[in-house]
Amino acid sequence: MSRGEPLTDQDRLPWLLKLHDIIQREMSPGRNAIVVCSALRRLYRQVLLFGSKALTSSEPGSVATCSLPGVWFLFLYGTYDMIHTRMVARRGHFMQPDLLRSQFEVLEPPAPEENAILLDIRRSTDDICREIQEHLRQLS
Ligand SMILES: Nc1ncnc2c1ncn2[C@@H]1O[C@H](COP(=O)(O)OP(=O)(O)OP(=O)(O)O)[C@@H](O)[C@H]1O
Ligand SMILES: O=C(O)[C@H](O)[C@@H](O)[C@H](O)[C@H](O)CO
Repeated sequence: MSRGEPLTDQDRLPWLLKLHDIIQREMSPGRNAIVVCSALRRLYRQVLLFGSKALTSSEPGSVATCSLPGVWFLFLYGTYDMIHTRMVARRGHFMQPDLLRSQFEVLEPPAPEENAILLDIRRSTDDICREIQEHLRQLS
C-alpha cells in the first residue's frame, strides 16, 4: 500500500482470519471488544464472523447466515470527497490518498441483515461515540 498498490483478497485473507480468531476469543462470557478493520466486502465480514467456513460454504453470505448474535458492525460511511479531503490532511500515514478510489471500488456496504449500525462521518467523533455507547446500553 505504501507503494500505492491496493491489496488483493489474498493479501487480506490471513489478516481477516486472525481477526476472526480474536473475535471468537472475545465472545467468551464477560469479555467485550471493538475490532477496527476496513472490512470492505461482504465476504470479508463473513470471514470475520465465520472464519474459513465462510470461504467454503455452499451459500456464502446467504441471508440466513450473515450475522452472529452479539457481534455488530459499525459502518462509518461518507462520500469519496469528504474522506479524500481528510486523508490528504492526514500526516505520516502509509496509505496514499489516491488508493481511496480502489477502496470505493471494492466496497460493499453492509446490508440490514448483517447487524450493522450506520454512522455518518460528517458528525463529530464525540457524537458518533455517543451513538455507539447508546446502542451498547440498549443491548445490555
Ligand atoms: N468524525 C470526524 N470528524 C472530523 N475528522 C475526522 C473524523 N473522524 C476522522 N477524522 C479525520 O479523518 C482522517 C482519517 O481518520 P483516521 O486516520 O482515524 O481513519 P482510519 O480509517 O481509522 O485510519 P486507518 O486508515 O489508519 O485505519 C484523520 O485525519 C482524522 O483526523
Ligand atoms: O484492506 C485494505 O485495503 C486495508 O486494510 C486498508 O483499507 C487500510 O489499511 C486502511 O484503511 C488504511 O487507512
